[in-house]
Amino acid sequence: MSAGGGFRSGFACFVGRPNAGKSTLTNALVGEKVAITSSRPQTTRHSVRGILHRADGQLVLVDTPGLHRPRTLLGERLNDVVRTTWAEVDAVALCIPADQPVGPGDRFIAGELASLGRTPRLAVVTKTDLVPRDRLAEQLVAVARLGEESGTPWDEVVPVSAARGEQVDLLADLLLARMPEGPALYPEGELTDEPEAVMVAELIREAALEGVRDELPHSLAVLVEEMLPREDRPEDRPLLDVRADVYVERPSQKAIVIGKGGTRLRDVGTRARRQIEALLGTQVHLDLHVRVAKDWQRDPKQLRRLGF
Ligand SMILES: Nc1nc2c(ncn2[C@@H]2O[C@H](COP(=O)(O)OP(=O)(O)OP(=O)(O)O)[C@@H](O)[C@H]2O)c(=O)[nH]1
Repeated sequence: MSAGGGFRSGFACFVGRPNAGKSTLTNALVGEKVAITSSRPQTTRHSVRGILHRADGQLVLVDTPGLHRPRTLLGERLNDVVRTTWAEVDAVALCIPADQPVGPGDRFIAGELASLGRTPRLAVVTKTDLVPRDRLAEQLVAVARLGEESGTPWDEVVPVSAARGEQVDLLADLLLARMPEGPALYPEGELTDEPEAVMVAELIREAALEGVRDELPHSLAVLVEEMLPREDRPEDRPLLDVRADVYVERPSQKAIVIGKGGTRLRDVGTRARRQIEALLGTQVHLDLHVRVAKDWQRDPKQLRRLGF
């Protein structure tokens, strides 16, 4: 795909409303679960990167949190992270689900993207498996129009289904073609440069949010305090001790996370442990504590401690 046949490498990021399918698409491109997916919005708080290695180039994918109207210090920080990421990448792709009308959220992001200058901008219509062909055609027209209305037409409009793996390779080709010529940025085999502790914390957070129907997402954070191999274990059966704190804002939320008689927290621990074991390929002993960090969303010191 690269003009002149040279190796290309660079950074691309997916943006879009919560639940647009960014994490799933990152996984489909990279071929392994590195970003955290969930049917609940705004689970991707950290810039989780997946790296696509090919014979003709290397694409480093940055998965950003959703951009939204800031109401708290946390919201502002998240938006700053998004903008900083945009300024540093070689291409940005706005993801819009095929089964949702183009809305004010998409217009807001498209408008912000129009101010990026020369950074290539693509639009990806995701989840194409969810709609019939005629609706998909209408959505492609609406998305193209969104680009024109924002002042800068898209460089490409690409329909994909990450769930079915349809058009995922084409998207990789189109992104890679826009990367600058240059050597690989990361050694082969490296899928993500997120510290393991952050990924482990995300898995615990995902498990803790599962099935909680109220407004917990923005009030819940996880901090991994310790990850240590257990001593005195046979070499072929290592065990990793993981100690983590689940932070909530209020005692009432603590009660929700723990559940009656602690049953819910036990389930969360079991689910998270299985995921961590799958991620790290080792047996894990998970020690979870729920703590109330009052108004942590507004306290810069707490935010830093939690990785923001
Ligand atoms: N049918 C179908 N569902 C998809 C596809 N891609 C993503 N989904 C589903 O859409 C939901 C949201 O996907 P995510 O990848 O977590 O979305 P996201 O944009 O990363 O969401 P945030 O982390 O909240 O920003 C999940 O339930 C996915 O399983 C797809 O190609 N087809």
